[in-house]
Amino acid sequence: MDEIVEPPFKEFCKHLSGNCVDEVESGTAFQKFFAVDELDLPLVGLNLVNLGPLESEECKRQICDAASNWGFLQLVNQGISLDIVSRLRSEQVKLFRQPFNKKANEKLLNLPSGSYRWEHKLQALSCNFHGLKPFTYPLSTIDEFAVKVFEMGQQIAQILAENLSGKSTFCSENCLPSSCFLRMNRYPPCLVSSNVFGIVPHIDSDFLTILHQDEVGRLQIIKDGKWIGVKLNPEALIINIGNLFQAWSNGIYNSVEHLVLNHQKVERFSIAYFFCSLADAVIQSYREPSIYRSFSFREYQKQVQEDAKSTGNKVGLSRSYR
Ligand SMILES: O=C(O)CCC(=O)C(=O)O
Ligand SMILES: [Fe+2]
Repeated sequence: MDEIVEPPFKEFCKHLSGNCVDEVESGTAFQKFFAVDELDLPLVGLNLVNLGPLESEECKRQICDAASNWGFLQLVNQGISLDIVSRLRSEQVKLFRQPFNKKANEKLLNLPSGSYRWEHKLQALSCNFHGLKPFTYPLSTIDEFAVKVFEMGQQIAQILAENLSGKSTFCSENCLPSSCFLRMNRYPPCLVSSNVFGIVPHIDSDFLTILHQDEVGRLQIIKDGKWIGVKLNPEALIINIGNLFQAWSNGIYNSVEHLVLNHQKVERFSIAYFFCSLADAVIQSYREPSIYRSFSFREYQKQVQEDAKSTGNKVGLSRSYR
């Protein structure tokens, strides 16, 4: 890869070729992460909710079943045109492909040293959940996309919440455009191996994540205790349940571990929208007795960061929240 474009990644690759890759290629430590099977996520057409009552009920049932049994689903006909997604994607590609030094010198990269994470927050947040200072870069399609994706997140959250508790105002009162954020990812090719994590196994800490991945794919999730590859559907948006919804639903909806493997030859792009509650919203199971103790999203984020520092992983809800 062009040295000018990727200096921090190049450093990281050096380390990989000396250490982890040997282990990866020896097929032992990491073997379990490399899925052999590819499956389609449950596919739902969201337009069905606007048809007759039977279609609408069936559509909602499919969404709720997928949230319980998979923690993941894919939505088509969701009211976000492929045109908006592809316009945002081309802006993303253009922005990320600028030479590294230009991005760094123009202070587009607002990063702790050694980090290659470059995050775009839509709104100035009162709380910086990821310990990185948010910065904004004006992409003309972002607001258009964000308005639509937020509405869709709210609609899905409503369907999932009402399935459990009847009318619920929790998400409409506590998940606002200003508490959500968008992250655009670029996974550069990793020349040394195709068995390298682009993003390590993790569980999202939000209510819902709405993801669009490009045609490179390589997203994997845990299904029935096994890693499986997610079959590509470029027309679909992928939805997954985060820890907050798992806690709110008292474990009925599942937040599921997932990862991305880098490609050895081609770069990969994705756009992820994190549908979150306000930092001080108290996440409490919709019913008693609850499996998890109640907590604020702020408190939870702090715990996630501490766990990540001390264990190298996001420990999720399992340890101190029961
Ligand atoms: O890039 C992807 O496809 C997945 C990203 C992801 O899982 C995340 O940002 O939490
Ligand atoms: Fe994720």
